[in-house]
Amino acid sequence: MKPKLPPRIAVLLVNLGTPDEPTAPAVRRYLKQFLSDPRVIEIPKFLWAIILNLFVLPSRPKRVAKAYASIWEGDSPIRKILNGQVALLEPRLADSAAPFRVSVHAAMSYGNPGLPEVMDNLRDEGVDHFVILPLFPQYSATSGGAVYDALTKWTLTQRNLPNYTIVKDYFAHPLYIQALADSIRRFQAAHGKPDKLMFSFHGIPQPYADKGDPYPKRCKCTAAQVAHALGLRDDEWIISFQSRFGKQEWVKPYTDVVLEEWGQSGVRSVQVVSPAFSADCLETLEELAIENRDNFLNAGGQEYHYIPALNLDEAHIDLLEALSKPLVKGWAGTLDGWA
Ligand SMILES: C=CC1=C(C)c2cc3[nH]c(cc4nc(cc5[nH]c(cc1n2)c(C)c5CCC(=O)O)C(CCC(=O)O)=C4C)c(C)c3C=C
Ligand SMILES: [Fe+2]
Ligand SMILES: [Fe+2]
Repeated sequence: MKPKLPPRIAVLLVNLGTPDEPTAPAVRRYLKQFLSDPRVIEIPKFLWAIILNLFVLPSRPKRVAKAYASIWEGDSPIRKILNGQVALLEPRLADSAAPFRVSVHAAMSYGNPGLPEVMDNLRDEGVDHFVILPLFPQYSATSGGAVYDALTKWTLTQRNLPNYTIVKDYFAHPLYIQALADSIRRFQAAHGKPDKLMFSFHGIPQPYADKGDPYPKRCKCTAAQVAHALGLRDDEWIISFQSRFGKQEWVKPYTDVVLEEWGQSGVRSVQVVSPAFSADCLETLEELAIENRDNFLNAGGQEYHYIPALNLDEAHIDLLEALSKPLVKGWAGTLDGWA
């Protein structure tokens, strides 16, 4: 006997997560979940629980909540943009697997909407085939790896498992490189060319890279390909890493240090693009567009611009479509005998 309705296929766009509100208690809840993930913090569990609960969570949320409040737009930008990406991608996929219905959904590794809850709801609605697309262009165990973990933890709670496939990353996908190069070209058509173009990526601790996390190499590959597409000379661009957390060494060079050195050494104008972020968020709108701008100008720089993330750019949605549609069609192919 066949089920009454055609099976449904769901695509999940997954980003990191964000607090529910720009308040200290909400930021504390979010940071507690995020920073308790052993993929993110590799300090022995017991020791880290003491540091987290005695030193980090009592003070950091107050300061970080203020930073969130300065960029909040009725919701956190990263969640707002993720919802927009979902709304733009869904019509691109809706008819790609007829007679099977395809829907697109937002999910977060930490905070809301949480990945396990989204999976639960879609299973209740009868979805048995998933395409999971983490929006981390350069895989790191600390970002994309955490999405695999969240799924695996969720599967442990289930008896009747669905079909699913995950896109690991897309750091050198031609549509990604082209979307970044075009967005930089468009920005420079409006604002002119700077002395230096900085590709500032979210960092990871250096020991994680030493143990084999491929993220820094993937960042270098993305930046080099975009610089090549733009026809830049080697002295016109640089790659750097931002968003340090804690006292250990992170991958270098550090964005804030380079900007300060540039300001002091006579570099007049800088544009910063941050390709690791598929949506603008605290780390771009506050750390890059405000904090690091001040660093550069206070050190003697004259002109500083942050180039927005790909967000809802049409070329970005083209990329998300190219990454997900073949997999949706693939699942539909396995259902051929259904109709
Ligand atoms: C050891 C700590 C951290 C690692 C490793 C890390 C990796 C990592 N993070 C992102 C993307 C984002 N991170 C964001 C915020 C953020 N990141 C950390 C720490 C680590 N990240 C913290 C503590 C925070 C919260 C803010 C703060 O307290 O300073 C965000 C922004 C979320 C938002 O709400 O806007 C993103 C996005 C990647 C891609 C990555 C590894 C490559
Ligand atoms: Fe982070
Ligand atoms: Fe930051």
